[in-house]
Amino acid sequence: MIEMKDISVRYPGTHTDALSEISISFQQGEFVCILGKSGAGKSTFVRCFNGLQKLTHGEIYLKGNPVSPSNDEEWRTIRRKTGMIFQHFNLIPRLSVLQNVLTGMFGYRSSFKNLIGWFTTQEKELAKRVIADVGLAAMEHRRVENLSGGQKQRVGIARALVQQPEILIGDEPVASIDPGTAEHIFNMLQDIHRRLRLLTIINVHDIDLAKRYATRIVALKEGKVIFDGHPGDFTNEEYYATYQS
Ligand SMILES: Nc1ncnc2c1ncn2[C@@H]1O[C@H](COP(=O)(O)OP(=O)(O)OP(=O)(O)O)[C@@H](O)[C@H]1O
Repeated sequence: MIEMKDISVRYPGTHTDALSEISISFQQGEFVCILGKSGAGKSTFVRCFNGLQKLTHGEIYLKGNPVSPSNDEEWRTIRRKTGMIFQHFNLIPRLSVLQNVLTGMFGYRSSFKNLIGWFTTQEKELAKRVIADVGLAAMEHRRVENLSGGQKQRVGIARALVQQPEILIGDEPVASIDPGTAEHIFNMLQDIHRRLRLLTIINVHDIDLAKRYATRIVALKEGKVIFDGHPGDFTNEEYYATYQS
């Protein structure tokens, strides 16, 4: 579904690659957890999927077609089909759950409609449906600033789902959440993944969660892939190779 060929990223003003010559592909229906210690390149990597991160070198193919790095229109279309959830939720605190979820539709609409905040009945119905899917139907009109961390992340997931994505990306979505709630969020992501067969790619620090929920683990170290395989094959040896200096 998505293939990366020899991709590298080097941030301006730095002397080493944040991602170095990675070639890898992902198929629809996979639930992939990306592991690696701090600075390994996990965030940089997942941001390459929707063009939030530009490549210094290499190519990305989507469904067999090359995506031109400079074609902003093409990347906008890809971003519309790529839902993203974030560690710090990236919600608008003073707006309600429903309003925040509706912002997920901005990629599809004219900037004029976005500016006046006008949504069709169908758009609102879809937003309400995904809010119900993440178990927040009773809180639709509550301001997001009054929700717990776990509830905020469920709003983040609903906002991604309202885009009707083909790929769901999580950049450390449970790093700011307590372990019990993190488990709950992963359960929810697994349900969504099974129901919608989305390609799901999640950065996570918790190896136990990765091993229990992922269908595939990719471990990064210093911008390179050092493990790519079944969670059952991510042994203690792989663990030390990934996390020791
Ligand atoms: N905007 C930036 N400018 C310069 N260097 C950057 C920038 N963003 C990231 N880096 C560097 O790129 C490398 C990879 O960073 P990245 O954030 O992708 O790692 P990570 O594995 O997600 O880390 P963490 O788990 O701490 O979030 C690190 O060396 C980091 O310092």
